[in-house]
Amino acid sequence: MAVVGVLALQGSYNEHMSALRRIGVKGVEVRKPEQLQGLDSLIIPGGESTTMAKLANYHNLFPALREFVGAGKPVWGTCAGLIFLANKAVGQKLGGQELVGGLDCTVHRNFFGSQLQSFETELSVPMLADKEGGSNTCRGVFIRAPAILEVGSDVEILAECPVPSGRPSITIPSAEGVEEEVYTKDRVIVAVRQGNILATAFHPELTSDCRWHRFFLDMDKESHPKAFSALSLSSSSRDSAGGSKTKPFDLPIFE
Ligand SMILES: NC(=O)CC[C@H](N)C(=O)O
Repeated sequence: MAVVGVLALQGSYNEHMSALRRIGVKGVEVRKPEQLQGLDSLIIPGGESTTMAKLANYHNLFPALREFVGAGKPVWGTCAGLIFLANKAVGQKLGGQELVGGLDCTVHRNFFGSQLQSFETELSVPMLADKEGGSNTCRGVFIRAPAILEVGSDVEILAECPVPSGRPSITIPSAEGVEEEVYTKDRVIVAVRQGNILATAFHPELTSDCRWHRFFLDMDKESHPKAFSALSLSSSSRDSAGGSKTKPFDLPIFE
């Protein structure tokens, strides 16, 4: 059976572990470089990316994480995990932070503002309905969320979100040292895929809709079809995993 790792340094790794359990998959918590060996895919959860980067540095995880991404194994970053995977981040704390990279995009760390500007919204994601069934929308839980300002040509945009009207404008210093608004469009990218990398600015693991997790596992099946032949995602566990039926989403999900 394919083995899915969840980076468990900080943040919402428990919630990803329980989302995996809900669809019949046992996740493996990863805290050390050697624990990446033998994994087929990896989830990097949300949390606080500067703290997570410090912990990853402390455990000397960056080289092994880069190797994992470079090996073409499926990796999914949610929120702070998206920041980790971006090739470039803006809006960072003084001194910046180390990134794993691999995803050809520029991300703004706190695009939507502070913790108080956290919000929930319905996102249109036709790809999710095409691949995993159910409604064309999913619930987007944005907690002090980042967003993607620019993507390279190999990056497929899976979801965009209208920019909330009350969002504080975000500025970064230009080369001349003048603060400049970095984003003026009315929509912003919040979910993308580039080959083996999936990234979402929001938190599917905090909803009962498991379609993002199933989609991620299906990416693994694409790259290791045999490894999944033993994986039993029964139709009943798929149905009870939510998303495809009219059942309302409930929040939050903790186990
Ligand atoms: N919920 C989240 O993961 C928030 C991420 C946060 N904006 C950061 O910089 O790390």
